[in-house]
Amino acid sequence: MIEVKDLCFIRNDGDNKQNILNKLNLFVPAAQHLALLGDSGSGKTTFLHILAGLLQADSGSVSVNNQELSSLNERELALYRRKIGLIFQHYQLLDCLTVKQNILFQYKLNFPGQAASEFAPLVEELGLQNKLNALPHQLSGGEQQRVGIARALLNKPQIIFADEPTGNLDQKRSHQVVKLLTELCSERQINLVMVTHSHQLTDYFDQVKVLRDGHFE
Ligand SMILES: Nc1ncnc2c1ncn2[C@@H]1O[C@H](COP(=O)(O)OP(=O)(O)OP(=O)(O)O)[C@@H](O)[C@H]1O
Repeated sequence: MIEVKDLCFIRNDGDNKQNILNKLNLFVPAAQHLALLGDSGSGKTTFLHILAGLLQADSGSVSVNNQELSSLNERELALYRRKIGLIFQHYQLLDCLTVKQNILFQYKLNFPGQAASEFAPLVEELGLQNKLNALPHQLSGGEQQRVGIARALLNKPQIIFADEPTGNLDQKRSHQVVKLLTELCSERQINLVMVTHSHQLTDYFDQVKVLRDGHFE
């Protein structure tokens, strides 16, 4: 569950002050999926980074699963970030590691010594079982993004933030990836917030918000 109240975020760029987010309000019930649209530069990534605890708001409140982010100290923020999954436009896979190693890398850090029981079913659902020994550069864009999704989901996140995960994919692959991502999140009751430029992908989501001039239209 995500609740945002009167959120403001200002960028101080030398002499220029830019109100990126201006009294933003939002409510996403538990397990629901939100698509976030808006023109380039409207503040979508900034907003996602605030929700993910990577940037701090200037005022207002952001509560995720009843945790007020501004009240968390550095250690609590680090624990919070462990419970979220991040999916990126450029996949952010480690090119020197195989697909299998990429998927398991963060899990091994978060759950040392624990068997990844979800690994095999997840890999199968994402159709990656024949690619486990490949290196990322040997995969198509869609396959690389499915590795990014497997990596995020394996960590049993409570919430997933995806920043234009289909930005590098064609229309057909974009639909396949978003359909898979929303289905997998639904099965696991995971909140999903996805930034996209594509209105055609919003059918897969419970809520659609468009960011303009610092607030939602
Ligand atoms: N590190 C930074 N320093 C200064 N200004 C920044 C920084 N990052 C982003 N901005 C500015 O903040 C505004 C919002 O950027 P943001 O990346 O959140 O937009 P966006 O909606 O995600 O854009 P896009 O769709 O192009 O990715 C833009 O005007 C951008 O130039």
